[in-house]
Amino acid sequence: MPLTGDYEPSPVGWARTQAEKFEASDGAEGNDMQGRPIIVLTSLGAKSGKLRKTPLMRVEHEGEYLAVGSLGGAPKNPVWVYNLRNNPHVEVQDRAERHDYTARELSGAEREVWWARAVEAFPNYAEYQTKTERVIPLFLLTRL
Ligand SMILES: C[C@H](OP(=O)(O)OC[C@@H](O)[C@@H](O)[C@@H](O)Cn1c2nc(=O)[nH]c(=O)c-2cc2ccc(O)cc21)C(=O)N[C@@H](CCC(=O)N[C@@H](CCC(=O)O)C(=O)O)C(=O)O
Repeated sequence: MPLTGDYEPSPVGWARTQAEKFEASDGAEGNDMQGRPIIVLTSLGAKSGKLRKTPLMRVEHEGEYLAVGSLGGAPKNPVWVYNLRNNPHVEVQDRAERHDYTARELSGAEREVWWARAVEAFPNYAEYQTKTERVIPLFLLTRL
């Protein structure tokens, strides 16, 4: 059952443009960051109830995806992290495929396995973690 609500574009222009281009072209355009593939995550605003669309690096393994709250190593989590903590029902678009997933925040050994997959998919993540005291939140997205 897809998420319903009014779409609220991101105030960050480049991310908004990439999400909208990716969605409008069924993933044919705007589908990479530094040559690495992206996905677009749709989440429900924890306060606004609006639909938020967030491009993220594509970290996928056997049909599951990882949402990495890196925000370039900024001191604070990206806001979408709080959306997922509030409502784990999300949508993921990967190229032309769009499905419903449930998000589960990872910890411990499971988190370490997925962190290694994330760094393999996008090596910048390792550098981002060295730039911040916060532990970058990881959410495993499993198909509903
Ligand atoms: C700018 C802010 O966005 P954010 O949710 O903090 O997310 C910041 C970034 O993570 C986001 O721009 C990502 O798309 C950036 N980004 C990546 N960000 C990452 O964290 N990880 C990635 O792997 C990543 C890859 C990536 C690839 C391409 C690209 O174009 C961008 C990429 C935003 O949208 N703020 C809104 C509010 C958003 C929101 O969800 N509000 C909630 C409130 C939630 C609450 O406060 O509880 C609501 O609507 O209720 C606003 O200020 O009005």
